[in-house]
Amino acid sequence: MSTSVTLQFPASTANLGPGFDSLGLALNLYLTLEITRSSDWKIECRSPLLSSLPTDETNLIYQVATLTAERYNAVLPPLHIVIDSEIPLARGLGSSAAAIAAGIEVANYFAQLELTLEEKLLIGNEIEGHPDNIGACIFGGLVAGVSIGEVVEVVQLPKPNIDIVVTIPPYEVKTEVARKVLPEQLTREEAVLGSAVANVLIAALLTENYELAGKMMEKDRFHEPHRLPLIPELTEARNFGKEAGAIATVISGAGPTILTFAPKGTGEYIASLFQRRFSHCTVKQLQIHCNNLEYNY
Ligand SMILES: Nc1ncnc2c1ncn2[C@@H]1O[C@H](COP(=O)(O)OP(=O)(O)OP(=O)(O)O)[C@@H](O)[C@H]1O
Ligand SMILES: N[C@@H](CCO)C(=O)O
Repeated sequence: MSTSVTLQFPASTANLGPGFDSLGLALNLYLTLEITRSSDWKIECRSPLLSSLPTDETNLIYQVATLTAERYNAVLPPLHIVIDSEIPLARGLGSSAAAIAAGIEVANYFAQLELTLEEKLLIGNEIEGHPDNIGACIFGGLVAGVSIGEVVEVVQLPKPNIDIVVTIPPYEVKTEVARKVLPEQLTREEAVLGSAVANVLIAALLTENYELAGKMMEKDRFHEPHRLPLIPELTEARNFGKEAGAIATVISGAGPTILTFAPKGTGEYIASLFQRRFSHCTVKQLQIHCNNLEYNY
């Protein structure tokens, strides 16, 4: 084990429309940590995207790292951590899941825990509360996950052969706030429809029927209809995407980022159209991040 290490953690999008708290897809924006053993704890944030983050013991990465070490009765030495990130905070691109995965990995490395991917997932799911973003961040690619009591299952699905465009509004939507607008209960009819739509979405992705997948992506019943008022750009972006030839346009995670699936080879063109139309937003074409967090130290 070296006294310093650089670790990276991917962004992720969750839900894909349907698949609330269950589907996640890892993306190629990264949280990067440069970590060195030190005489005292010191946390620094390098990216302007992180300017609002605390650098004391309330920092999420620090909290998760100490909690993970404590869980295994291990000692975490004082560290100097420099945090850099391309993942904007509270935008629905899994910044908190990346930070949680980072905290777990810091403990894994410096307290020599030798955690498996499944053990990292269990801890991450406990903290995040659902396995979609954290599952994608730890396993990479497209995942379907479920958390039942103490058990968490995550299955990695084949990488969809599509292009991905994200439209990131300039405002934050905290996940906590976006979950409060969701109804406590759904009628049986709504729940059955929501589950059926998610099942057909997965089947369509597995059979590479992206036209059908796109139809299902825009038919969620569990969260999208309730979160529409939080994201004023969404309805227009969905119609605009359709006219531009996109497969589907949905909320990324808890929002406000808008996720567009585009036919392979058209992402750059569709991103340029979205950037022109939604000029107050940051539009990026992203790739699927496929590696898992299995480090060989
Ligand atoms: N690199 C980081 N270091 C420390 N804390 C972080 C980091 N990134 C995110 N956080 C914490 O997570 C919060 C954002 O979490 P939130 O769940 O609201 O949004 P998100 O994870 O970006 O979006 P979503 O869960 O919808 O994908 C930040 O306000 C901050 O408290
Ligand atoms: N599935 C979560 C993702 C954000 O953490 C939600 O939509 O609230």
